[in-house]
This record gives sequence, structure tokens and C-alpha cells, in this order.
Amino acid sequence: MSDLKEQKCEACNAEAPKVTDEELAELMREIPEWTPVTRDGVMQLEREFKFKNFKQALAFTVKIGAIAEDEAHHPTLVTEWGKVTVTWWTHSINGLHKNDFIMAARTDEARNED
Ligand SMILES: C[C@H](O)[C@H](O)[C@H]1CNC2=NC(N)=NC(=O)C2=N1
Repeated sequence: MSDLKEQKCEACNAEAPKVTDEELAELMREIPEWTPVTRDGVMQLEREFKFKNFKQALAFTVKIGAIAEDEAHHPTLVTEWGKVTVTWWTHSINGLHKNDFIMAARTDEARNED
């Protein structure tokens, strides 16, 4: 499989496929620092990123926001002092689509560039 972070989100609608358990296991190997969590029956990908202060956490939040706007795929971003929690899922299918894994990989890449 080609590098997830190099891939673009594909258009996604209510009929788009959720990832299967097999795909989930395979995709998780590419984003090992993310955790699949289930909230209100919706599976999501979550990771906490640590920073030295609020300013850096806020700058990272803005950076991820710009990537999200580019792809029209938007995470939940919770910014705290020294920490940003990023959660990806696909609202239109109430679950995980490959797009979420692409965005998680791009989030990791953005952090590694800092
Ligand atoms: C019309 C617009 O592109 C859609 O509502 C997008 C916006 N951003 C989105 N972001 C995420 N994470 N999931 C979606 O289903 C979604 N839908």
C-alpha cells in the first residue's frame, strides 16, 4: 500500500463503505500512535499531542485546521495548555472511512514537521 499521508481524501457520502475489521487492523499498523475509540456507537480515531505551552498547542490546532479545510474533512480538536486532542471520524457514515486514516497520517506528519 502506498504511504497513507501521500493520499487524498476521496469524496464520501452516506453510502460510502466503513472500513472492515480486516482493513482496520491493516490501517492501524500505519498509525500506531492512534487509538480507535467508540463514542455513542461511532468508532473514531484519537490521539493526544503534547506541547510545551498553550501557544504551541494552539499553533498546531490551527495547522491541522488548515489541512482539514484543504480536504473538506474536519476533526474534533480540543486545545488545552500543552495538549491537543485530535479525533477523526466520518460523520456522514457514523464511523471510520479510509479518509480518517489518511487524515490521521497527515496529522502525524504535521507534528513531525514542527
Ligand atoms: C459538505 C461537507 O463537505 C461535509 O459535510 C463534510 C465536512 N467535513 C466532514 N468531516 C468529517 N470528519 N466527516 C464528514 O462526514 C464531513 N463531511
